[in-house]
Amino acid sequence: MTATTTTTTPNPDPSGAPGLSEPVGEPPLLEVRNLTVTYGGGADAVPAVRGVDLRVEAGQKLGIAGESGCGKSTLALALLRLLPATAKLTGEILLDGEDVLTMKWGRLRAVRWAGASIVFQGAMHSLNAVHRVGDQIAEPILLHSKATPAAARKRAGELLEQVGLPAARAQAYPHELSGGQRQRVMIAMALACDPRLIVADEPTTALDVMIQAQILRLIEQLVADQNVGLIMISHDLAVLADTCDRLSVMYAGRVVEEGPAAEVYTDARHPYGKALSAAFPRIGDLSSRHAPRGLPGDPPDPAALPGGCTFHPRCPVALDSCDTEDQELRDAGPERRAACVLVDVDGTHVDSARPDAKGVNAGGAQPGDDEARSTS
Ligand SMILES: Nc1ncnc2c1ncn2[C@@H]1O[C@H](COP(=O)(O)OP(=O)(O)OP(=O)(O)O)[C@@H](O)[C@H]1O
Repeated sequence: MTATTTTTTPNPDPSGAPGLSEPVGEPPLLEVRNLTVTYGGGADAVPAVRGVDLRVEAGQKLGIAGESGCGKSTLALALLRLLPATAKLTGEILLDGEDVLTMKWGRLRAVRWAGASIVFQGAMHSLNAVHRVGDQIAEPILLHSKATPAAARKRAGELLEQVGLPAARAQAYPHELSGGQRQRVMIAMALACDPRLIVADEPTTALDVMIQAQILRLIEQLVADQNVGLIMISHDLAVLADTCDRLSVMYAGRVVEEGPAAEVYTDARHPYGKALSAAFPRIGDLSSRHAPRGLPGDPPDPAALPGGCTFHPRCPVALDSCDTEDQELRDAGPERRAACVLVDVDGTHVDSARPDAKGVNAGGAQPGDDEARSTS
C-alpha cells in the first residue's frame, strides 16, 4: 500500500500508549481509535468491540489476548472491513494515516492483501480444497499487480521457500499437506503482496506444540526481516508473551490491560490480566504454588453486559462501587495501562487486602498472589 501524505503533523496518541515512539511527520503504521463494532441492532444488538484503541509501528508485534467471545476475531476482521453487513463500525482505523472505515471500495480492495493481510486460524478451512496451493498463493499476486500468470507462479514458489517449504509443493492440494505445512502456505499467501501489516488470528491454535513453535519463530523472523507490523491474536497469553513486544488484554469487547508483553504476562495489573496469566503453567516450575489456576465463571454475554465494570461478577477483589462504576484505561506504571479502580497511577499492584473488597471467587486466581507469577 502506498503511504499517504506525511506532511501533516504527527497524530496525537489518543490511546496514550506510552513507549511507542513515532517518527516526526510519519503516521504510525496502524492506529485504531475508539473502534466499536456492533452486530445487529435494537434489542438484539451485540456490542462485540467497545471503544478499542490500538497502535502498531512497522516491525512491532502486538499481541491481543482474551477468552473466547471477547471480540478478538471481530477486531481482526474489522481492521480490513471483512465483517458481515450486519456489523456496524464506528471510530477510526488508520492504516498509514488513511482511514479504512471511510475508504471507497476500490481503495479498500487495493489495501487488502497489499496494505494488510490476515492469516486465519484453521488453514484447512481457509484454503480452497480443489485448487493447488501454488495457484492460491498466485491469485492475490495476479489481482494486485501486473504480473503475468507465469511470473505469479514463480513468485508463489519463492514465497513457499521463504516459509520453509520446497517450491515444488506449489503443485500440492491442501489435503496433501500436513497441518503445519498448510499454515505455512497461509503465511506465504499473506505475504504475497508484500503487506505492511500482518494480522494473525490464532495462527497456531490447531497445531501441535513442536509445529506451533516453528510457525511462531517463522512469523517472528518474517516480521524482523521485512519490517512489517504484526497483530497476533490468541487466547494463549504464554504464546503471545513469547512472541510479541506488547500485549493488549481484552475482556467483553474492551482492552482492560496493555503494556510490554513479558511484563503483562508475569506481572499483570488488572485482576483479569492476572487471572488469565495464572491460568497458564510456567515452564520450568511445576511446584504447586505455580500450578495453573482457572478463573471461575464465564465471560458475559455481550448482548447483556453487567453494569459497572464488566469484570466485577468474576473479580476476586471487586469493591461495591465496581457494580456501578465502569473504569477507563488508566496509567499503571511505565508503559502500562489497566482499567481497574484498584490500580494506582504509579503502577502499584491491585490491593486485594482492601477491607471493602468483596472477595468473590475466593477459590479462583488471586490477584494479590503476585509472587506466584514473578519467577518464571
Ligand atoms: N456475525 C455475528 N453476528 C452476531 N454476533 C456475532 C457475530 N460474530 C461474532 N458475534 C458475537 O460477537 C462476540 C465476539 O465474538 P468474536 O468471535 O469476535 O470473539 P473471539 O474473542 O474472537 O472468540 P473466539 O476466540 O471464540 O473466536 C461474541 O459474543 C459472538 O457471539
